[in-house]
Amino acid sequence: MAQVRRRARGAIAPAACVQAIRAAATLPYSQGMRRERELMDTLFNSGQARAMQHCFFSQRSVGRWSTPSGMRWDNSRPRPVHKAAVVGLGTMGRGIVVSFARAGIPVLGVEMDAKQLEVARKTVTATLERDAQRRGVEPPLGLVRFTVGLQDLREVDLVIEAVFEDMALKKRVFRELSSACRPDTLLCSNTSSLDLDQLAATTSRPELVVGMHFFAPAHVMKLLEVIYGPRSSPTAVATAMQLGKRLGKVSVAVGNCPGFVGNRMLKHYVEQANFLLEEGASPEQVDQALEEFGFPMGVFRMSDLSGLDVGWRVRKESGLTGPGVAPGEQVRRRQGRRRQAVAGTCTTGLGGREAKPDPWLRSFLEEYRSRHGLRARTVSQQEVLERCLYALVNEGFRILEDGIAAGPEDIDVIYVLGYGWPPHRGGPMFHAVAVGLPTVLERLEHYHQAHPRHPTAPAQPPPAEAGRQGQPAHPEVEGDHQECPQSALRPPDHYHSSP
Ligand SMILES: CCCCCCCCCCCCC[C@H](O)CC(=O)SCCNC(=O)CCNC(=O)[C@H](O)C(C)(C)COP(=O)(O)OP(=O)(O)OC[C@H]1O[C@@H](n2cnc3c(N)ncnc32)[C@H](O)[C@@H]1OP(=O)(O)O
Ligand SMILES: NC(=O)c1ccc[n+]([C@@H]2O[C@H](COP(=O)([O-])OP(=O)(O)OC[C@H]3O[C@@H](n4cnc5c(N)ncnc54)[C@H](O)[C@@H]3O)[C@@H](O)[C@H]2O)c1
Repeated sequence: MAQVRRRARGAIAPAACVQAIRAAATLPYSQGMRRERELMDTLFNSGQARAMQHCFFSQRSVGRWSTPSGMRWDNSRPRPVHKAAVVGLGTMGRGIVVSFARAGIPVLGVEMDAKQLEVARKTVTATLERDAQRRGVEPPLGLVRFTVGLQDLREVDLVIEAVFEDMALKKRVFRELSSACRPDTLLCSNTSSLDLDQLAATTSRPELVVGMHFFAPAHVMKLLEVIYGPRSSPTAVATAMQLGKRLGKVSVAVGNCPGFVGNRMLKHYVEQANFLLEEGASPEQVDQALEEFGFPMGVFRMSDLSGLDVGWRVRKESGLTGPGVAPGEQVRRRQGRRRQAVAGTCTTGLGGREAKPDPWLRSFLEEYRSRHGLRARTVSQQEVLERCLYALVNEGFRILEDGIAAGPEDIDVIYVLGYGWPPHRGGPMFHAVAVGLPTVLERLEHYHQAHPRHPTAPAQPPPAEAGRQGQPAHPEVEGDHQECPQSALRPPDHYHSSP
């Protein structure tokens, strides 16, 4: 039971299953049945059941996508994708190649660095073999080809670019793709945060450029954010949405702004976690609070595995690095500790798959605090959760106000399937409603007073009818998400408020 509870991370159903089986095995038949019924009643009437139903229906509702400009799932026709290419075979590119091969789609993996290509070939092959063995099928190795350079791209219907997060590099790659590919080839980017419209502008077919944002590890995580720019055509959006489904993902269409939906919210979550380090918390304490809430890994373990350099590149491209910015920047500089491939490493001193406290980081933080005149104080688990999660939720409301996500369900699907938000808590927007919006508002205001860098709270009373664009809050689950507060703040600048 202890093992089940640990793995369930706060979900009550797995423990109830064990209790029911125990009752069946140890009690007379009728008593065992009665016990099972009682447990089922408890589960059916729990908030967790409502949260899971919300996840279920939300995942279905995001397939009926629409955009503020009128593109919709039922008026846009996807194109077939017979063959694809992935450019850049690092952490993400390899996982994307695996996803294509597993879905039975021939894929060409393209690198500029021959050594990286060899590492990618080995990793992709090993992953496909392991996966096929588990499923008792032949590994689809014949569907994957690898090459250095862009010379073989005329045969592909769609390309996904996954090179470093660097706008100048990505623009160059898109320019090259534009001449290397057929004029009708869709050009997609796996960028975490960059402006799709700028990439589209470097090509001969801006209408065929969309974001296809996969989540790490790309062959495991079920989410695909499909980002439409102001010039993306309905065909391009529909093709990316449908392709996501073929790859076994749930696709969510979102607008173009820095960080889109997921990372735009994540920025505030990461930022609070870093401020908590400055104020006296340790990375393992922050992670533990988030893991007890139900995340498979806390923010620092997740950043270690995704690659601290990726987070740093994202922040650098957004102008979020340099003096006066929380200690992530200096942490990154620690020699030999820049990404998961180096030592399985970093902020929490991950040794292999186990997270261990890192003595270097502890003394770094002490020195950092004393250099900046910061006195360490005790930070409670409640404060970690409220500051990290409500800052994230708050940005979710701004995103809704901006029309970047079609509705709160879209945000919840993104967080549950892309970032491991515990499904029994429904997603951030569902959770805020479950906690009570007045409570969330009060806590945001409290932390804003105490720590002026905490984002200002949403303040306006929510419109009762809020739901996805042009649809009521999903009708299958009564009472869900009838309420969404609007931010009193001016939303931060974003690329296009009405793409
Ligand atoms: C203005 C805008 C600015 C924006 C600023 C934002 C700043 C932050 C920027 C972040 C960087 C960009 C992020 C990116 O764009 C979006 C993301 O992808 S965020 C990452 C989301 N992913 C997760 O949160 C995954 C969390 N992990 C899990 O849910 C589980 O681990 C799992 C993947 C479901 C697997 O669980 P299990 O089956 O129990 O197995 P393990 O836990 O042992 O892991 C298996 C295997 O997967 C590897 N792995 C796990 N997580 C990651 C990860 N995040 N990245 C890479 N790899 C990961 C793990 O190492 C294991 O590998 P193996 O040992 O088998 O080789
Ligand atoms: N790591 C993550 O968690 C994550 C998640 C989602 C999205 N992303 C985004 O995906 C992209 C790639 O990230 P990553 O973590 O896989 O990076 P990475 O550093 O692991 O890999 C990038 C790869 O691109 C290759 N490359 C660079 N220039 C190239 C070129 N001109 N042609 C071909 N290959 C080239 C490099 O050799 C390297 O192998 C970035 O835009 C990143 O923001 C990353």
